[in-house]
Amino acid sequence: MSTQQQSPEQRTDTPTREPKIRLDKVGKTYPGTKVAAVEELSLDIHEGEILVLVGPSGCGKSTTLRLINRMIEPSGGRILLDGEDVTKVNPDKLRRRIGYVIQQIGLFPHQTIAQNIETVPRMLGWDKQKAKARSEELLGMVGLDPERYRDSYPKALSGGQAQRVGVARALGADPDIMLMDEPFGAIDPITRERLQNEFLRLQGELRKTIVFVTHDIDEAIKMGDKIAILGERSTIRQIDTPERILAYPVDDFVDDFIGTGSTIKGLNFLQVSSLALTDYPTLEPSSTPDAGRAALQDTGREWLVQLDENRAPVRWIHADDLDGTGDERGEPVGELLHSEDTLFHALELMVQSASGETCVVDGSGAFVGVVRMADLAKAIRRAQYEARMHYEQMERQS
Ligand SMILES: Nc1ncnc2c1ncn2[C@@H]1O[C@H](COP(=O)(O)OP(=O)(O)OP(=O)(O)O)[C@@H](O)[C@H]1O
Repeated sequence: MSTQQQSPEQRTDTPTREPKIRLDKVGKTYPGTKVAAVEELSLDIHEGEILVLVGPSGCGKSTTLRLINRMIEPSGGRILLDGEDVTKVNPDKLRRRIGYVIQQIGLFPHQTIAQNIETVPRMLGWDKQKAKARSEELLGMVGLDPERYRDSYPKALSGGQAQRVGVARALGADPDIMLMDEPFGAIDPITRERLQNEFLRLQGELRKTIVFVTHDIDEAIKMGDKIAILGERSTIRQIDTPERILAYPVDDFVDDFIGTGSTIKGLNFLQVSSLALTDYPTLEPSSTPDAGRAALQDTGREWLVQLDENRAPVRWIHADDLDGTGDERGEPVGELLHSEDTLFHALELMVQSASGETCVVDGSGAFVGVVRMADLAKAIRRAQYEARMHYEQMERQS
């Protein structure tokens, strides 16, 4: 199934409010080349959302991003910000409204960290005091102690710290739009994950409208409210929430791009609270093995959960071990699940558990049920069914 003939609104279920950014048949053919780098791309990005552009190398992601702030002039089409056509406005003025972060962030080497961050505010005519106060605030926001770093020079920073300064600099004049081109691409995996998490936390407060380029599908899944999977010449192969793309890749291109394990990655978007937990046999502290056997018979299961006096689960007991005592009887239940945990976390615990299942507890730590592999399979099938229905409905409407 192809979504390419549909308008951006039809491609997603975003309500029809005015987009923050609209690309309307925007194209770019570089001088001296015959093939377009970006061909008639139409795309809406709504206020406060992170849209991730992801696709194979050379498909036109960076070109698309730079068309938005007109670092690259489009060969055709229109770009609208808040409904206003900015295709003809002064590009310098436009760029001051839009923060821009790139991989090798290009801090000015002969300026201090504070001066780097104050660049755009000063260009906008902020007075010294106000710009300084802003750079202090931003250093704190991105997790760098102003006392220690404000007067340092970029060469004194680690890659991760420099990238934080890059984000702070892009936020300098508090732009409502941020363009980020592989911002965490050149960083080691551990620092990268930390920066991603910090950035998502910051975005939780700031709610900027962000277009984020990566070639890494896992980064796209983590960072995106929506993901646009691009093919050659920036043609949209699928644009949707990460969970729906994982549940229902629309064609082989998308399926290949998201790669193996997509079903399991989809478990990150489902919570334990979405499952209907079934009855599970338990053994109270005072129960006899006979009571345990009866409970097992009632439910047709092999394992039961031993509870303590507070009804907290403590051990898995197998039917064959009911007569044992202490450590001879069963195995510790291990880490417990809460309703807000993801099914991905449930799966991780399940594969480590003696019974292959995981106990769920309420806020007070009391047993409420067990998640089984069949529950995960059912949840996945339901997500896939709902995503398929969504696309079938869009197809009917178009
Ligand atoms: N200045 C330029 N002049 C001519 N062609 C260019 C120029 N910049 C990019 N291209 C071409 O445009 C196409 C898209 O390039 P772009 O850098 O936008 O892709 P990308 O998806 O961001 O790639 P990557 O993931 O490798 O960074 C490529 O074929 C590239 O060779």
